[in-house]
Amino acid sequence: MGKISPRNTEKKQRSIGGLYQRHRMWNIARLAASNLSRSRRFSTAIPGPCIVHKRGADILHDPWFNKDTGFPLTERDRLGLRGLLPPRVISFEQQYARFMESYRSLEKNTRGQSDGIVSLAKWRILNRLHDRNETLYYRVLIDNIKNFAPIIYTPTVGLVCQNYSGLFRRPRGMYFSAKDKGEMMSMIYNWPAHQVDMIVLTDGSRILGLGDLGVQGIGIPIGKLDMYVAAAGINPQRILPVMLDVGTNNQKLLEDPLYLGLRQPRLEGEEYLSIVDEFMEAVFTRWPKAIVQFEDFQMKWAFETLQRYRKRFCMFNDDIQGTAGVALAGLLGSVRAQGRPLSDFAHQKIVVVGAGSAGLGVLNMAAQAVSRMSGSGEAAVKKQFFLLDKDGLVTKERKELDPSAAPFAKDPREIEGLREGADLVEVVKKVKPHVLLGLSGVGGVFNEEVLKAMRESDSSKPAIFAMSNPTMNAECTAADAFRHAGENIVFASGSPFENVDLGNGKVGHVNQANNMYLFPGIGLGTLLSGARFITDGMLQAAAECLASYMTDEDIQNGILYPSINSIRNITAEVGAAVLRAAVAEELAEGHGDVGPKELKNMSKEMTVEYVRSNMWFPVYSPLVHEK
Ligand SMILES: NC(=O)C1=CN([C@@H]2O[C@H](COP(=O)(O)OP(=O)(O)OC[C@H]3O[C@@H](n4cnc5c(N)ncnc54)[C@H](O)[C@@H]3O)[C@@H](O)[C@H]2O)C=CC1
Ligand SMILES: CC(=O)C(=O)O
Ligand SMILES: [Mg+2]
Repeated sequence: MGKISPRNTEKKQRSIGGLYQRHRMWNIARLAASNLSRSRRFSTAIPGPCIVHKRGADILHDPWFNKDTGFPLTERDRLGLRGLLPPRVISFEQQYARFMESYRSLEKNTRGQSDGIVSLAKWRILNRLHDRNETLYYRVLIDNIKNFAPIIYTPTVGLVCQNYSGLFRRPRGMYFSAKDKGEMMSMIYNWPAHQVDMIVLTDGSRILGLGDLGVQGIGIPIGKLDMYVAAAGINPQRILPVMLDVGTNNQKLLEDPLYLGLRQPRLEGEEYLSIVDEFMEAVFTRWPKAIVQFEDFQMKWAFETLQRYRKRFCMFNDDIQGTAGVALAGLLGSVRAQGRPLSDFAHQKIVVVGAGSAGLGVLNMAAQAVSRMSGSGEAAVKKQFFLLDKDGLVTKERKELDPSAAPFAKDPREIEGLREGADLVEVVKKVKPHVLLGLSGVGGVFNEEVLKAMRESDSSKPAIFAMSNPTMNAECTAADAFRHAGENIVFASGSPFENVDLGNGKVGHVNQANNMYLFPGIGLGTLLSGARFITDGMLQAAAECLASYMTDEDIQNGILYPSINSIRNITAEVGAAVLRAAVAEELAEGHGDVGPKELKNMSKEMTVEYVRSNMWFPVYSPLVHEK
């Protein structure tokens, strides 16, 4: 871990107003088509200049521009920095090595301490770098993504949110509260960047499986956007994490004197919606081409806001739509793992535990896929799906059946031997499902008895997906899954687990079924397409792209998803698939100087290269001061 990637003086520079040198990027895409080798294309490029409107100490205190001791002497003169730094100039590579050395020392010094303490210490050292020097921060993140994703993303981000008010040192992103009603249209102009491409928004009401964390949920948009920079190369000057603080129903937080959010119960009904409406209007007034990702909203608002905005604004709900695509890709992979043709998906019995935004999102997308494959109407294909929530099996006899779950509620006449509210063990024993998929947020709900019952599955390779986050909330651990359900399962979890040593020279492969494999590509592909909406077709293209990414050999070894180390590659492919779907649906209006006609004329390979060439990569650019 920790060797700086050989990726040279890259192609993309940062500056205030946008600065993706679009003509150049487009040329790069064309060069790609003419088979110029990757190394030749990039190795001789000199970073272009970056315009900065500040001077002196203001630059040192701005993490977008700060290079710490890395400012060359000529730049120190130009920018009024001479004397504000120790005289020796330290190269980017040396700074990188120094940071990694401190990180390794921290690992050594915290050995033996509890996981929580170690993870928070790691988060703090990364966060301090993030606050000081974003170029170096994103470079270490990109180069060490496998090690650092569990710190800046799930599971540690959950712990960070739980402790946010205590950990708070500096603000990051924007905070809109119920007290800002009527002010948002002007507040949005307080954000210092001229252009914003990607916004991740939460109201903190369902943070991972940790429940209502109020304003402390801001850690989630920050972590998601870090993944956008790392995986999709969205320029960090063009991202915006947002907290919509409409109060909290978490009594512990309301009573905590250090709690930093509004100390009032959550707004409900029209009052709530009027706040979200005002925010959306404000964002799209200032940045009409931005994309808003809704994240970790409690179910009722997740579905309601998706319906309300998806045809008005460029937005999507990651928990409903991103998760569904990732799960579907994994489910199709598990069909291939059994050596069956994909069309067999129409006959797989799937038990989904958790009837929330994520579980229902997965079922809806799976039903669409089966319907496409079998040519039957969606209603006819739902027979193979079994849905459970906290009260057990969901049937049409359920009192106060949620309308979003209703299409998947079983008719008691169709499920002989099972009853309304049947518990999970009963259901698994009776149904013998091919797939057991958890999105319940409840740790350990796939207990020994449930996992042992999966040994009787009708599948030759039963799939167990414990997708809830963070780690403590996973429906089971990887080790328990292989121990109790047998060695021939395929296993995936939402948060990372180590592969399992099966004790006979074999290894049980652990997949990470997390929406991180899709949302960066959905965002980047949509951005470059210039589409005003994100359609089901674009999301389906993203899922299909992920599903077809793995080779048969990988799949036979139980590997359903790519390694996180190749997240930029998979994101380029997914982004291209989304962009091409937007073109096919005639929604693509183009981005920058690349118009709809040029997008339409790109081959699949050119589109992938075009997407890749639009990924920002962290290098120090010469700073040029402009008043
Ligand atoms: N791996 C991934 O990419 C993703 C994972 N998730 C995880 O999924 C979980 C759920 O998220 P949402 O659906 O948005 O939450 P939600 O709160 O909308 O739904 C939770 C559902 O689980 C059910 N449930 C609660 N206790 C249960 C029990 N003992 N047995 C069966 N069902 C039970 C509830 O009745 C509810 O239907 C969270 O832990 C979240 O972190 C969510 C999105 C993406
Ligand atoms: C991964 C994710 O989006 C969640 O757990 O909510
Ligand atoms: Mg989420």
